Amino acid sequence: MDVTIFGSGYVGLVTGVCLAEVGNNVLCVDVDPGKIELLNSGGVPIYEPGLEEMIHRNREAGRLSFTTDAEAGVKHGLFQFIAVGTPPDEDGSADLRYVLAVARSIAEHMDSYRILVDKSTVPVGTADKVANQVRESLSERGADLEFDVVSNPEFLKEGAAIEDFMRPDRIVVGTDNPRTAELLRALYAPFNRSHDRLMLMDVRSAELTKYAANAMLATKISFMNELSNIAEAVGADIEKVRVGIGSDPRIGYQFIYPGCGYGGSCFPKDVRALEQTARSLGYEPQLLHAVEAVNFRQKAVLFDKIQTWFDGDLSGRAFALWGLSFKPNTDDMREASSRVLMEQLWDAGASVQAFDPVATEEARRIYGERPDLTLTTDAMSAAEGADALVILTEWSEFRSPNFDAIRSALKSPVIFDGRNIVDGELARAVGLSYVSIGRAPLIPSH
Ligand SMILES: NC(=O)c1ccc[n+]([C@@H]2O[C@H](COP(=O)([O-])OP(=O)(O)OC[C@H]3O[C@@H](n4cnc5c(N)ncnc54)[C@H](O)[C@@H]3O)[C@@H](O)[C@H]2O)c1
Ligand SMILES: O=c1ccn([C@@H]2O[C@H](COP(=O)(O)OP(=O)(O)O[C@H]3O[C@H](CO)[C@@H](O)[C@H](O)[C@H]3O)[C@@H](O)[C@H]2O)c(=O)[nH]1
Repeated sequence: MDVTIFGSGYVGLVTGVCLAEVGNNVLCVDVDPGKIELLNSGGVPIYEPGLEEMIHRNREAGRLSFTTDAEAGVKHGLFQFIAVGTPPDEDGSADLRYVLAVARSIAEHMDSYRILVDKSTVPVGTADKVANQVRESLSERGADLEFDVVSNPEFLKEGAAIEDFMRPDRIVVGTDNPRTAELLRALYAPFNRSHDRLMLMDVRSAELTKYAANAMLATKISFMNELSNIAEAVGADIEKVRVGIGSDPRIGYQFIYPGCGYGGSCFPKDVRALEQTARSLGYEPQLLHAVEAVNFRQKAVLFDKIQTWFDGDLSGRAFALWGLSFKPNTDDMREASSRVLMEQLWDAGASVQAFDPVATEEARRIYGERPDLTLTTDAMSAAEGADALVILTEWSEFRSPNFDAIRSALKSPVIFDGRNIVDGELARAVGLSYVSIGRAPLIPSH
């Protein structure tokens, strides 16, 4: 089938390449000429495991191409996927300008029936706005053409995006038109083999399902972070509590890891957008507001611990940071906890020596060259001469570090573990103090 994808970011690229992988003929359109140039020359603008090889393979096979030409995109596909950003507006609501710009482009260039498939995360009611936009632009050019707007939210996780798309838990399709539903079912058939995972529903329910999923996951994390602070206050160990509650299948082990807050391009913005939707309809979303507030506070927890440890005297000190991306296996630093901590440390007059397996280039792009930021090419170089080591991202390669080497590299022997991923007892055994989330610090006895 011929498919066009508007937006070549995390969602658009992954959707495009995965649809090409199963034999579709995919054209990806983006307004960013630099991105398209890079993709056309064999480069990939984001880090996502497996993506580069798959893009290469499908380009070679002639099933995947990239363009800035919106008209060519509209002419190409029966399916017109919208996978552009929906960043937060000033009040936290989703900014729909990119989505509506794509709708306008499609209406300006279409010459026969098209299915607009919305993959961007958008507030309830957006499909109606998209349809109105298309109708308006069609009538401006005096065209009377049939089209449908489908809500098909995406649930992939960065770092595991290809796997999530190829083997989805569910494929949510929101449409009231049975013919369109069947076309979507056919498009998704290769991803829907072992049992039927395609959930057909009305458009509004599909749109809300996406926000509900993210808000639920964010709630689990904020709940655990709230409990971690209570655990510390009462002298309990949050990791034991986590295992204790996770063993109840009604609660489950997933997404109950305490830490230094959730980041990324989705949870923070989607919780805020859902809050705004509720408020705009006169409903005060107390729980969602608390989820967001707890996360905001949690992102400052490491700084508070560091300040307490050094008696408020951080000026002139250097801190080693391991992990800059908001989660492992991605170079994405949007709303990353590392950014909050770095900025707090800089404000306090400290400097940062940071290492991340893939996000250092992204950090350089965001912060540029500055004297109080050194980006290193390996983890131990970041620790060299630092006053403390702070772990911010749960990258696997940070889980079993060489504690002796850390002990020798650091000026003062202390690790702050913002993800509770290293064995504090092993750290203590070599003379390192170990401060983590939701547990009492471990301090060497000698
Ligand atoms: N990143 C994720 O893990 C993820 C997962 C599920 C859903 N989502 C949602 O999917 C949407 C896209 O997210 P993303 O992370 O891929 O964004 P992104 O910022 O990585 O990519 C968006 C792309 O759209 C392009 N674009 C903007 N206007 C355009 C236009 N008129 N025509 C063509 N291209 C245009 C931009 O240049 C950019 O390359 C958002 O609504 C997001 O909430 C994201
Ligand atoms: O128990 C946990 C699990 C995650 N996190 C943090 O939560 C954030 C988000 O993690 P994750 O959900 O794995 O990453 P995303 O790529 O942002 O994926 C989320 O957001 C996407 C965009 O909407 C959705 O498609 C996915 O289903 C949803 O998991 C990261 O900072 C993690 O460190 C925790 O603190 N504790």
